Amino acid sequence: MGSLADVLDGKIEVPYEIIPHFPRSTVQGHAGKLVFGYLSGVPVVCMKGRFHYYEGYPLWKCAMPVRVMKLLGVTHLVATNAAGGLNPKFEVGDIMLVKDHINLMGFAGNNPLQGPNDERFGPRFPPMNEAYDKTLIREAKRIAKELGLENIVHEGCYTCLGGPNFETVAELKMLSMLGADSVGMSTVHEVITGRHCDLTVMAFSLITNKCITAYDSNDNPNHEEVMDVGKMRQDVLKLFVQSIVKYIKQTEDSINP
Ligand SMILES: O=P(O)(O)O[C@@H]1C[C@H](O)[C@@H](CO)O1
Ligand code: HPA
Repeated sequence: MGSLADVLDGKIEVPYEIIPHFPRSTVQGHAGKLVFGYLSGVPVVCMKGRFHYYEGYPLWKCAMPVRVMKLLGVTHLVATNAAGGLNPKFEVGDIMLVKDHINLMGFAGNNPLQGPNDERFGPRFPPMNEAYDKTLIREAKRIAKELGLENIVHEGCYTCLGGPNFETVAELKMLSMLGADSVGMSTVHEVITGRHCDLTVMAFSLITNKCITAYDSNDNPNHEEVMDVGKMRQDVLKLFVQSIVKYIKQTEDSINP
């Protein structure tokens, strides 16, 4: 049992508090450590706890760990999130491979790349139409099939709101019309920052609850349910990520033997 970070070989845990200028995790269930180690022989770094706009950090600071990873030599970013399922076909516990996102906070002029551009990381105006690596999406679907997960793995568009409140019915109806399939409060700022510095990116949502789009529903989304579903699916997610990381390593080795 345990999260992916807990099962790394040769694990070294670095609490966020001892990393200069690093933000601190404030969310229940987010431990606040960078964990270095090997996953099936592949060197990786995991974040045990991520940063969200609703914690009070500006978006650039929320995404700062991605730049730290780039400087450490990381080449691929696999971002995972808990999200509400807006697509009615999605069930709680399903996985949605992110094929695109809607940067709603960006629409309002809030972007992690705002301010002077640091050319050492990337260009002023990075493209975002191919943010999510198509080969990784294709291979993740193949892996899902191999693992017998094809019925629970879908593809769709993620959108991130600032939070911390969950959405109103009217907001969800609007997001559905805009083409969003899952709704959360993270990932987009990390993906934008990762693509800016040329990381290869894939992301997926664990659907932890169904978005409530009917006024006559008596259900309420809540963080406890989000964490419970995360724990319930922990083993499947670990296996899925492990297989994806193995695939990435094999292709990298075949390109640079
Ligand atoms: O995976 P993330 O951190 O996006 O998790 C979602 C958004 C909020 O942090 C939390 C709400 O329950 O879950
Ligand atoms: N909305 C926003 N963020 C979320 C949700 C949701 O329904 N579930 C988990 N994170």
